[in-house]
Amino acid sequence: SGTGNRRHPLFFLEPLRNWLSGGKGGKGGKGSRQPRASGELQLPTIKSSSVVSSSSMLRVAATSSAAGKAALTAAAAGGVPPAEEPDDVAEERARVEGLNAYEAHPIVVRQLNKTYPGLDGQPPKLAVRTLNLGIERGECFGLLGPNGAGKSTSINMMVGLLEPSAGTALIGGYDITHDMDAIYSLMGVCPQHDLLWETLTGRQHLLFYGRLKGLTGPALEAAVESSLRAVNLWSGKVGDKQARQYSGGMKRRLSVAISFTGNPLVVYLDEPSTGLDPASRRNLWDVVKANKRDRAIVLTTHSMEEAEMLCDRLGIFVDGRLVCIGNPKEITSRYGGFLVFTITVPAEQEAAARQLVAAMSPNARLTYSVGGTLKFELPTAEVSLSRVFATMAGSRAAGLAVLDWGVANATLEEVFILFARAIGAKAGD
Ligand SMILES: Nc1ncnc2c1ncn2[C@@H]1O[C@H](COP(=O)(O)OP(=O)(O)OP(=O)(O)O)[C@@H](O)[C@H]1O
Repeated sequence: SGTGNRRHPLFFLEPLRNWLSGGKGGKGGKGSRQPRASGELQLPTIKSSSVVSSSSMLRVAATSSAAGKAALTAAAAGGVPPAEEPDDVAEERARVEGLNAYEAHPIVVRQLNKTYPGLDGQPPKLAVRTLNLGIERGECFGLLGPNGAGKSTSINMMVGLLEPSAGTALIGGYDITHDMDAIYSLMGVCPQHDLLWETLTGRQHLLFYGRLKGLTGPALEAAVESSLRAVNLWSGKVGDKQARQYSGGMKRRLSVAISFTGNPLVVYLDEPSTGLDPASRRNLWDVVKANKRDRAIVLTTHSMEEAEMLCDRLGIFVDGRLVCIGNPKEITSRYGGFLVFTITVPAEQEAAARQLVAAMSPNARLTYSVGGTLKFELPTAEVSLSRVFATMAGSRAAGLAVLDWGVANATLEEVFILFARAIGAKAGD
């Protein structure tokens, strides 16, 4: 590399990038796992490649022929050598391999893969690659990832809307590849887009789904009343109005109530709070928290605030693979090895401000620059908070007219963007 001994501050992401390059036969030829030539990581912008609504309620066949299916399965099983996995992902795989206590782990995902057939001469799309995951009772697991990362495909396999190309998942001990009928009665789903009948009331929806779950008589009435109360659709007899009269927030709350009807062992919540105002979101979060006990919840979200608020553990998905897994605080402290530093100066002093930051932190990375406002990531390995304060105290003497500045620890959102930006370019094939 032409960069000498200097390591890029985000050097820890390089093995992940190589790992992602490895499974797909990219520029280096089929199956190539060659590391990138440069020691400096290029940080590409994230690509949004999802073109398919994750709310699709159609079961999509893996392929139309047995031979095609075998080819897709083989492609999917092309897999990843465990040695190249990130440590936390490898630990989860090892944990899942040894799991047989399905009572305690309602969701056990083993080597799950999904490859979509290529359309119009395009190569097959490896949407989920070798996912291993064990989710405990009482745990809410968050699937995070940029658009097109494979979150909905993973959930759609678990709820029986899609057939896996390889691997399987055990839900309450039942196998998704041949026991879906048993699994349907154990699960509740809140899809990304509300699937409600406009002419039915909230109460009628809950009665309908309660009966599907086997509830009858007083038990059914009691379950419906407690659901309506839990999601604030009880007072003012709102639950007796037709769904077409509901606001977006009320519809979303009804969808979440439906997913918890009948006390299911597992619940899937696909972006539950999308489109809600802040008060409705908080109310919905309270509902989810109050219903966590005794069941496993899988939640997808693009809101880091929601992930931190609700999830006991998170998995960040990029290009069909888990690239990190852990609880939100752990992930932030493990990967957030940088301070976020912002400074605003008159536009003509931008160059001087950059020099000041470079002197304070030679590996600082500029992430934003508009009209005199600059934002940097400063690796904590080379700069402390006290150094930042000392530098800024001397900035006037250095001739800078600083209009504003600030420094903060990295947040989960910044760590997420870091992963998506550094690795996400591989997703855009
Ligand atoms: N039926 C399909 N046929 C071919 N490719 C598909 C199909 N469904 C999804 N894909 C592709 O598989 C990849 C994963 O898509 P998926 O919808 O699972 O991502 P996601 O993480 O849920 O995205 P979003 O956050 O936008 O919902 C994407 O590249 C998508 O374009």
